[in-house]
Amino acid sequence: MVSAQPSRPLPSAALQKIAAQAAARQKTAAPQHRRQLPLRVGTRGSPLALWQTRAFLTRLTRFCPVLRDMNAFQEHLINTTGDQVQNRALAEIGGKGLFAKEIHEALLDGRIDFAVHSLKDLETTLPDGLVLACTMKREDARDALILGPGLKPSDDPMRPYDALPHGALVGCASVRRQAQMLHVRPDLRFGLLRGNVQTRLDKLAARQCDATLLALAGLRRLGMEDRASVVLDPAVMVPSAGQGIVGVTVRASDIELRELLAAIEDYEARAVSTAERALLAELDGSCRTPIGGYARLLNPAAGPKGQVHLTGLVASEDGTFLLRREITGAAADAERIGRELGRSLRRDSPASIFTDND
Ligand SMILES: NCc1[nH]cc(CCC(=O)O)c1CC(=O)O
Repeated sequence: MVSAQPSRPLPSAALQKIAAQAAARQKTAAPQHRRQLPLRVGTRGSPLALWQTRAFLTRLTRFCPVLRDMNAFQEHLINTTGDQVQNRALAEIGGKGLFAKEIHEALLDGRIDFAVHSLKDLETTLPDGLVLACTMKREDARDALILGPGLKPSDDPMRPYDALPHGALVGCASVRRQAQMLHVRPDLRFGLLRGNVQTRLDKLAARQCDATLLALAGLRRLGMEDRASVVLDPAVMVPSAGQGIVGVTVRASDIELRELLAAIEDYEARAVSTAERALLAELDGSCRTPIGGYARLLNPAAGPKGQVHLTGLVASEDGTFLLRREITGAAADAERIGRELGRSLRRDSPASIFTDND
């Protein structure tokens, strides 16, 4: 967990500059054109988004306690299109980007200085003028199966869906999760179950469906990990690109803040998310395409000299087609590795999967 990171001094000239300016500003009544404090951080207002934002700010202030002492940050809660649409499949109205559009606009307009996102909800190509400045240490990337009242987990972790009776209704809005489940259990039925994590769990408890799937990362961050009936092995359910990683965006022109954020980023999260997002960028033909991407470093201590292993998956929504491939290469080449696997998956999948047919 992020907050468990040991603190060490930050070797960033940028941070020292911000701190020095802030200290000077406290002394002089009328600061000149200095960078304004507080730094304004944009976030969605869901409990998970707020948790992630605070974890990020905690990490930042561990490097420079003076920022905490001077209340250097101000949260700006931003209501996004994705938050407003509760009853339609997200993919139908534009998929990724819906959780970030208003946040990007606030950054570009200068209403906020940086923004904290769940990386899996962030589109692979950011608007001009914005950059992904920091990726935080990954929380568990796996998905969790949550069974409704009365259902018992299966004994075989590689056959988790055995827990579900024939024709069971799974509340799930993710085409990636749906396709992978239908591939092994075509009898299952799927219904929309949107809303934040707590809302979905409440609906499950109220027997509106028999089971649901959620990212373990979200459950853990909200202190609800015990609600996971089964944690799905990535061999059973390939996670979504970026799942479990928090990313921070800033204006490309804000060199000072970019330098500060780069100094606290997690190399491993950067490398694996680069591979996963490159795979996704290569495949993203239609937002209704079930796509999975999951990378890990084979020898994290070796940093850029190590190797990255990437699993990619493409499927049809109904699960009748499913293709899964793996690739290993230099961690320093994560982008190229991701692109290469993406191209290979695309080449050997039916073209109809990548075209919007509505
Ligand atoms: N699409 C919603 C979303 N975005 C990020 C997370 C979980 C946290 C993460 O993956 O970092 C979730 C909920 C879920 O899929 O269960």
